[in-house]
Amino acid sequence: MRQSLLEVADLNVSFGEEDERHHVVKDVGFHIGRGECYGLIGESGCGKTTVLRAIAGLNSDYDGSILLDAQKQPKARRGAGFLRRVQMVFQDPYASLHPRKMVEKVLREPLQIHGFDRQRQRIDEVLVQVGLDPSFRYRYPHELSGGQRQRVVVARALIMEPEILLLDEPTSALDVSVQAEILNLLTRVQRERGLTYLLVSHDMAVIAHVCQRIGMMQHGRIIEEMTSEAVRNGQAQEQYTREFLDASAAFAAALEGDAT
Ligand SMILES: Nc1ncnc2c1ncn2[C@@H]1O[C@H](COP(=O)(O)OP(=O)(O)OP(=O)(O)O)[C@@H](O)[C@H]1O
Repeated sequence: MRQSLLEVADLNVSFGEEDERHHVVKDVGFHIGRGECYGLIGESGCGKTTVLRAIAGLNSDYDGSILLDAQKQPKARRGAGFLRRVQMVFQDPYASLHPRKMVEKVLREPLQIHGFDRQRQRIDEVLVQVGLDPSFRYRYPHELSGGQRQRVVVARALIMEPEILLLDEPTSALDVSVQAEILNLLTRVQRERGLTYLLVSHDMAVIAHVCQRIGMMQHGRIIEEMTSEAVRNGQAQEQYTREFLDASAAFAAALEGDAT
């Protein structure tokens, strides 16, 4: 087996104090090879975002191990190294862009902080890569559509030349018609750059579109790992997973029915 680029082992996360303590992530473990796309799926509240936040270093109050290239990461992610290698894309492009920052500034700031050269050229290149004309650098977030904003958010992550993107429901705040555009952008960029993805979603169609392997979460645990092919063929082992897949298919069919 090829060596994992990202490995999570025995991850446990709890919130609250004493009697109010709530064990949200329970013994979660998985590994992702370089260039692979791994999806975590489960219903709202099952702990998906909490897993991503622990990996990203946004919550250092966890037990367990997070390894990058077999190196265990300190809980407080010190130094710029980790941030350059692992970038996160959040669910809501409206919330994740500062309303008074022009696209130019959004993209230039990380370059300045990390001392990149050729800054103007890098901004032009990344805008083109996410399907925006370089003139978009002079726009403010309110001058962009939801899909264009999410493209800028993806550009901000890519401009750091990371190896891994942590994607938290990257399309769920977007209109259905725009969701496919952003998913196609993510799969294209993944191929072009050889990126590794960890994608979190409650939507099996989104996960199966992007990911090769999928972890099904329920109540804070990964109860089953599947390939996307097994998902497409309805080959889940666990009853819960089968019900989840059936519900996703029924929901997709209902949406298609609404659209006609
Ligand atoms: N900072 C926090 N303090 C207290 N409880 C939290 C905190 N963050 C998350 N939780 C709780 O942990 C549980 C899991 O939340 P999480 O956001 O990880 O779920 P999720 O599967 O990503 O759901 P969703 O898709 O709705 O975001 C929920 O019950 C949530 O209320």
